[in-house]
Amino acid sequence: MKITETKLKGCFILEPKIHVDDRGLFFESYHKAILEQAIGESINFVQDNISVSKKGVLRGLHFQTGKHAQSKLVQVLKGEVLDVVVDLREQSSTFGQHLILNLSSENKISIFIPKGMAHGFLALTEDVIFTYKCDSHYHKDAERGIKYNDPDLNIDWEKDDLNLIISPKDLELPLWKELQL
Ligand SMILES: Cc1cn([C@H]2C[C@H](O)[C@@H](COP(=O)(O)OP(=O)(O)O[C@H]3O[C@@H](C)C(=O)[C@@H](O)[C@H]3O)O2)c(=O)[nH]c1=O
Repeated sequence: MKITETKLKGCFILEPKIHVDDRGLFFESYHKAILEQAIGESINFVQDNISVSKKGVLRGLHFQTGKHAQSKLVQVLKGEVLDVVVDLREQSSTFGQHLILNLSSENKISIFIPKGMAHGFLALTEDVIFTYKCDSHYHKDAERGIKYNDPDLNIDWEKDDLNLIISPKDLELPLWKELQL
């Protein structure tokens, strides 16, 4: 597995080694020791989530605050998404910057997203199966978010030929400058 830090401090891309044979293929989708070695800290994932999304579904930008903050390891099992990570850590050298990556069942890339970053994705194909690990449980009261089209973040979702499907909750998320942690 190759693990490389992205332009966002503490956020890593994981590229697994794919073993192909006559039966199909095999790869390690998560390896605790290798991940911990790369990120330089221990991680204790406690919850695995799966979502299924129609083409055009946009989820995000989400994070949890305080003691419920979550590091996440995200990947796509079926289809393709545009994945977006925003660094909201004020002390970070990459504060306010965002990363956009295509994740798909083809490229099999995962992203490690540390605590303090917001995350979202746009489904580019039908019936996307998205899975992610979290190191802190879901806690409704700690849920926060920023509107996907925040003018200060200015994220290019490359959505021009898509009809976006967004939850009422996500449509009501505040702008970054209105955010209350
Ligand atoms: C996230 C989550 C949701 N739920 C419930 C709450 C709600 O009734 C239903 C759907 O929740 P949401 O609309 O928040 O699901 P969704 O919009 O898919 O939320 C997710 O978005 C991506 C981008 C992330 O990064 C995740 O951390 C998470 O915030 O599932 C849980 O039971 N456990 C969980 O961990």
